[in-house]
Amino acid sequence: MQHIYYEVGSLDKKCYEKFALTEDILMEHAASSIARFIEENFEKKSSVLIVCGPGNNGADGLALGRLLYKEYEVKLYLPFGAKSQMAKLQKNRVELLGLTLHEEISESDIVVDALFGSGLNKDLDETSLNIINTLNQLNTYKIACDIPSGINIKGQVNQEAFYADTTITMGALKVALFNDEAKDYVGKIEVANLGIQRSIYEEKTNIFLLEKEDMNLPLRNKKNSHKGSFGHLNVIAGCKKGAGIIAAKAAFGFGAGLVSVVCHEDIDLPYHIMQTHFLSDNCTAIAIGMGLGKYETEEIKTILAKEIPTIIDADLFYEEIILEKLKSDVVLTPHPKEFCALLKLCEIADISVIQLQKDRFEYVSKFCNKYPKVTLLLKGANVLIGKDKEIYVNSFGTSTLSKGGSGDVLSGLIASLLAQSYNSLDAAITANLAHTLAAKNYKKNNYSLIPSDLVEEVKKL
Ligand SMILES: NC(=O)C1=CN([C@@H]2O[C@H](COP(=O)(O)OP(=O)(O)OC[C@H]3O[C@@H](n4cnc5c(N)ncnc54)[C@H](OP(=O)(O)O)[C@@H]3O)[C@@H](O)[C@H]2O)[C@@H](O)CC1
Ligand SMILES: Nc1ncnc2c1ncn2[C@@H]1O[C@H](COP(=O)(O)OP(=O)(O)O)[C@@H](O)[C@H]1O
Ligand SMILES: [K+]
Repeated sequence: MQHIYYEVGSLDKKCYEKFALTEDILMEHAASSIARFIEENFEKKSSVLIVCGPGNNGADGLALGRLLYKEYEVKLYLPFGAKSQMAKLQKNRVELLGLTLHEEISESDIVVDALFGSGLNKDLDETSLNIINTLNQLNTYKIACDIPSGINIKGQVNQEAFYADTTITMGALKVALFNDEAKDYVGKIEVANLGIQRSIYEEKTNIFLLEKEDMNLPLRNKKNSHKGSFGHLNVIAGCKKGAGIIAAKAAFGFGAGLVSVVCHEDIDLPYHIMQTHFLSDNCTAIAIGMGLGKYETEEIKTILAKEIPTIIDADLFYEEIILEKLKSDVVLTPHPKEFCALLKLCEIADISVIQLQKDRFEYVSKFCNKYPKVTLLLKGANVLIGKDKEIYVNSFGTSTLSKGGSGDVLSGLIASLLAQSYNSLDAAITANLAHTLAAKNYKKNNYSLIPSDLVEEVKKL
């Protein structure tokens, strides 16, 4: 897991005060990291256009130009001149070197966007917007310095932003890079150390970026076992039975020893999945909500009142009967629209999906502060898993998953782990990593995935 921060100002301050580093040293390391990336990936003499803004983001760009000068064909473009003290200092240094400034944007092998970084504090004016649009149209490799220009510190893209192939971010990972709106712009993310190893200046945080190593698959280590050793999941199927069946199949493929679909009508199920009309006596986990539609309220109340590990999905986020359950340890897996309904139901906020997507981290925090026992998994391009004060970010997901039924697979995977005695948070983290990494491993065209393909990939992880 890597650390993510809302802001890195306090980390910079620590470098200055505790380790006697200076702004100049920090900036030199920031620029050197980008220079190293270019040297490792591009041939000498390639042309590098560096677009520098008026503040310290631009100053990073100017320092980069100095470092690459003579080895590469450096073209510095400063549309707003140099305003911050560091920008003026770096500009003076490049001028002393004899590097002349360019007056316009021109085709180059590499473009570095050092226009605005963490200091973007207002809407882009027409000139900046034109620059960003022009850069986006260039058919070159694009590197963003710190954060693609146009993305603000919350990760919102209110007009347009630079489309980076790689973002080299300064000091530490920031929340802004992981908001869904930023995902199309940031490209591959790398972190530049600020003069000492990151682990020395990084402080405690409550936001974490999940890595592949955080996935703890339900691999079987004991030889002396039987099907009952791996739990019995009950999936409640409502009017759209397919959703429950998809979840049940995913759960079975992910290791649950027994899986039953609870349904009043007789339904066609694969031979290895059982059907019951009521909860099984030896049930070790419940999955409810997916495709539920209208269901007998009293019956749902009875199911939710059971002290059995439970995952709630889909239709139930619109129903008041779940409110009581939120006081207990339960997993919730809403997509943005369902989460907006839930926020309203819980009297936390009455917002649109657009408003939610602008501030995903904030609303997850608000919900988890009110319901600290709940594990909340907010779906999206980057999934956020919140529990009490902590948020875990999974950025492995891709648009391959944008299909009806993908969420039902995820519910099934989580439910499977709950049935196999994982705690709620571990189940949500491992199942979500498995879900996204399976989709990543899928080799056919990215428009073609169906739920059973996803389950097949999960089996191969
Ligand atoms: N902290 C550190 O130790 C380190 C920091 N580092 C680097 O510093 C960067 C932060 O620098 P920063 O604070 O100077 O802000 P920055 O992003 O350059 O923007 C401010 C300038 O842009 C202007 N401006 C803003 N919005 C605008 C708009 N919409 N349209 C037009 N103009 C707009 C704004 O104008 P003003 O508000 O003054 O009118 C001001 O002139 C950070 O991202 C990283 O790259 C690294 O070197 C490592 C060490
Ligand atoms: N563009 C995307 N990038 C990453 N993950 C995605 C993307 N689109 C969808 N997903 C994931 O696919 C799943 C979709 O779930 P959901 O919308 O509930 O589908 P359904 O209810 O039809 O099964 C979620 O886990 C979501 O995070
Ligand atoms: K930038």
